[in-house]
Amino acid sequence: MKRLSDYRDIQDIKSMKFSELDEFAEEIRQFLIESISKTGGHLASNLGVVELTLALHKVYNSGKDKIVWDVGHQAYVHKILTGRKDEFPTLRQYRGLSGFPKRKESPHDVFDTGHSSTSISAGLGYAMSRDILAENYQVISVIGDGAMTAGMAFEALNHAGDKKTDFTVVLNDNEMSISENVGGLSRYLYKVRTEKVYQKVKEDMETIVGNIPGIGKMMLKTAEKAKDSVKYFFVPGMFFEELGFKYFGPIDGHDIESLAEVFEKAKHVKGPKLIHVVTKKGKGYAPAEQNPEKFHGVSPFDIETGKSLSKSSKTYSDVLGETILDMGEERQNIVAITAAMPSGTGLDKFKDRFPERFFDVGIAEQHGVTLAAGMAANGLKPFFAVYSTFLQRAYDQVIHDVCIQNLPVVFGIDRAGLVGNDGETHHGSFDISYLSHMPNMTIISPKGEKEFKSMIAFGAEFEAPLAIRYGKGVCCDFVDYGEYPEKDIEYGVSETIVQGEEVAIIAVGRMVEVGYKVAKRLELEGRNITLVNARFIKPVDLEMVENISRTHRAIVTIEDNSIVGGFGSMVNTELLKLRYSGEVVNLGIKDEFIEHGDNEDLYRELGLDEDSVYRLIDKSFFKE
Ligand SMILES: Cc1ncc(C[n+]2csc(CCOP(=O)(O)OP(=O)(O)O)c2C)c(N)n1
Ligand SMILES: CC(=O)[C@@H](O)[C@H](O)COP(=O)(O)O
Ligand SMILES: [Mg+2]
Repeated sequence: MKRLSDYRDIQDIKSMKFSELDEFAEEIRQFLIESISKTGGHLASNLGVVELTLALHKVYNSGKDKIVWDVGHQAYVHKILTGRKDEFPTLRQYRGLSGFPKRKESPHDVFDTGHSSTSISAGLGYAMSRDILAENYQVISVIGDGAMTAGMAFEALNHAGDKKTDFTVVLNDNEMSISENVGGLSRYLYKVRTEKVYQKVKEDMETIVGNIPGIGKMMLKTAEKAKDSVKYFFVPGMFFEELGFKYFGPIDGHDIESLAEVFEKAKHVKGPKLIHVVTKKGKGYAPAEQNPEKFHGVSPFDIETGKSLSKSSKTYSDVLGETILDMGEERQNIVAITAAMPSGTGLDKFKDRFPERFFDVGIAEQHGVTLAAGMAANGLKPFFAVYSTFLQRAYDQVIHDVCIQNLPVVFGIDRAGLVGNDGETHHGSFDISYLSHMPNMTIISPKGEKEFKSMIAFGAEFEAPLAIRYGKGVCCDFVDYGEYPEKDIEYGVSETIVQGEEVAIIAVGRMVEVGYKVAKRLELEGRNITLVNARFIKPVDLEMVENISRTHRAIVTIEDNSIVGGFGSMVNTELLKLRYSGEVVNLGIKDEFIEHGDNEDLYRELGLDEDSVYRLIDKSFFKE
């Protein structure tokens, strides 16, 4: 038996016996638990796919064959097996190993991911191009039951089933998305898994009917017909077969030998194949098996107890959840929508209190937006809480279904700005850019808890599309203004926090805190500075911009959005119209994809931390 410490490469897996692989799986599991308990990361999904990943590498030749992971949060075992085990102490850290597949990290990572439900399209792309180029290899897309709820996965299944290209989809069914999986497909998969029960019901029906004295025989004929129709509906995988796939399963996803046998068999069947594998999320670590949602993505934790080692503080998502819950009590027309992120967005409390007014649509951001639009058109007040990065999926629906009809949907744009360890696929760097050019859309952003609550209340009354953007993590309790008490939210009006007359900082959302600290530091040095909290990103407060342009010799905008098409460029447009002749600096996320790491490091690298902003303003505008 090979120890994980002696493991060299995937050839070792090919030479191991199945009994050895079973023991090897346990070693990998221990390694995952120990390593992720220190770095944090996506634990439960990876514990669930240890045997599946070993079986894939036993049968297929990664390097030549293409294994395409969906979302990619479950590719840690694949990374361990393909030469990256020693880098796990750096997982998801700045300049360290990514938490998702990256082509630039290894030739075994054939497609970059992070967002869900792309694997069937990408895999089919590989398979069809292989055929065109007359190449010869297997393509295997591994997709979870949660990821399978997205429209994109269905679009790809529909196409693949029609093309008849040689291609394998492995459906990893653990009955979980991040939370419990939802929807008709999820119910269908449940039926398929429990198919034996239905078989038994059919047999029982036959016996019971046959034994009814007098009419038993007559009814048996009718029952035969009924039995056939029952059989038709419950043939496992019929849905996939009808789409054009050869269905295999359901297979115990923790039995390496059975998995390998089916993969081997499937290799010799031509055309599209779907292998339905049943696994347990969190397998082998009791706290994760008991609470797979909590262990989907974790910060460092104590292995013994499963308890997180991080201090828990109130987040922006918590504030959204609490505030909507309170408003839901008073207003019957408020409904809350999430696309598979009930706990991440803080809507889980609303779900428990008002299940009839809460909708988890699955990983279906596009549908979520248009569902909200339909509800708004009929008089309800939908709050769709969605991560900035995932709303990118529904760009057209926001324009076509919400903005053109000027419908009063409130978007809670969570995880706006950098999100840290998930990296480039997940940073919320673009929402101001992609929402601000939509006519009828208003965009606001709070600097802290009190203002956030006022903005949510403002949203409940607002009669047009509204996006409230806020960041990941601890909600700033920005209360200490001294002589500048916080005013109520008024449409299109900013908030001046520090009034000066030489250099003005206009900051957006959580960057107001940075601006405030910088302004206070400069004030202490006798510098004359103004700090404005934009509050309204769109529309820009024109009166404020005009006043500042008349009285200040320099203007600095700060935002945690891409510098391209962001708040700064909207201010610039106004300053151009005003023929402003002072100096203007726009600070924001540079026009690049930002890698993973701690947010503190990333913001420092981008020059968006307090020290960098202070140095820049001091050096550019005050040092003679
Ligand atoms: C477009 C998009 N929306 C939401 C997410 C957040 N997300 C990441 S993993 C996940 C659940 C995936 O469930 P499944 O595919 O079954 O994998 P499992 O975690 O069960 O292994 C969700 C909702 C995402 N990555 N991409
Ligand atoms: C893989 C994925 O998309 C999610 O699991 C994401 O990592 C969650 O992010 P938060 O931890 O910010 O909720
Ligand atoms: Mg799942």
